[in-house]
Amino acid sequence: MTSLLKIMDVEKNVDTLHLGPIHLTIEPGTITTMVGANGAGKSTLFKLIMNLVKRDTGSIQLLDIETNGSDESWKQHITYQAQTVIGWEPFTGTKLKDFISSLYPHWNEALFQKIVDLLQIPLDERFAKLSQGNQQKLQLALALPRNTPLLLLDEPTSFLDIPAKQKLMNLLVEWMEQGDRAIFMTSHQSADIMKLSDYIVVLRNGKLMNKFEKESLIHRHRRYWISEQLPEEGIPGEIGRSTRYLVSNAPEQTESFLQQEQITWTQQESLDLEEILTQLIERR
Ligand SMILES: Nc1ncnc2c1ncn2[C@@H]1O[C@H](COP(=O)(O)OP(=O)(O)OP(=O)(O)O)[C@@H](O)[C@H]1O
Repeated sequence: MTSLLKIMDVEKNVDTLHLGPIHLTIEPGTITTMVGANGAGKSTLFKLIMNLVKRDTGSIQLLDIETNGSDESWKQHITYQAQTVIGWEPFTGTKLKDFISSLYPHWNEALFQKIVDLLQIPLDERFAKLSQGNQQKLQLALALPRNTPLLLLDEPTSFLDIPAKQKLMNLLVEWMEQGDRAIFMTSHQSADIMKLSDYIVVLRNGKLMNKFEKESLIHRHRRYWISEQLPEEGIPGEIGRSTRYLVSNAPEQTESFLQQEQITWTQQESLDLEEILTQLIERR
């Protein structure tokens, strides 16, 4: 399968942060969420993809076209929703829609109207006058109908109310069903990540960790409740413990060790995604 996006050996120094080297591909039909601590470099990576920030080294290709070359046709194939937009303040939603829709040949007017109705977005107010949540709703209403193969969303739900979040989840799932397309997003909201993501990538101190398949990530993180004393040295798979439990990211190895040492567990359970992400983001 041809990748929509290929990021290869990309590095960038921003102030004290050294981002990279980053290797990542995004395939059609997938939703990938990038998680990481504040300041880890997630928004910077999106700006590098869009060539809004110049990379120091490496290659970024959208549909095999370098995003820093003279051929700018790749811009037709990607929609980027930044955390904050600049320049929209004086315009109403209607004016912004007229302008943006004229730039995208596959603009879906019916989808725009559907999102406006569903999220009750006021179109005749100037952008600057809208609440942060309504600004974010309008950004989404102006993003999805562009119908580009790749959608880059930087924290798309951070200001949305609870019903709007739910409606957006459904809209994104419907959007994905319409063809060979992909979403690459960042989020700090575990519920969104849980509902939407096929893959999770973790950015830690500028380094991109493995690309994890969400279901297998959940499957392989388990907590064992143990009433006996645990040996002091590390147990295979151990990534955390308290006096009453042990947390593992390799359950088969952990269980075989515990059985071998004749240590019994009273109960075991999956970790929820928020605990798993905390482990991944903070692991030293
Ligand atoms: N406009 C800027 N001027 C100077 N430094 C910047 C700027 N934007 C980002 N940086 C630097 O890049 C680092 C990464 O910032 P970035 O916004 O990419 O992080 P992030 O992972 O998206 O964080 P958050 O989760 O808080 O949105 C920051 O810690 C800062 O040092």
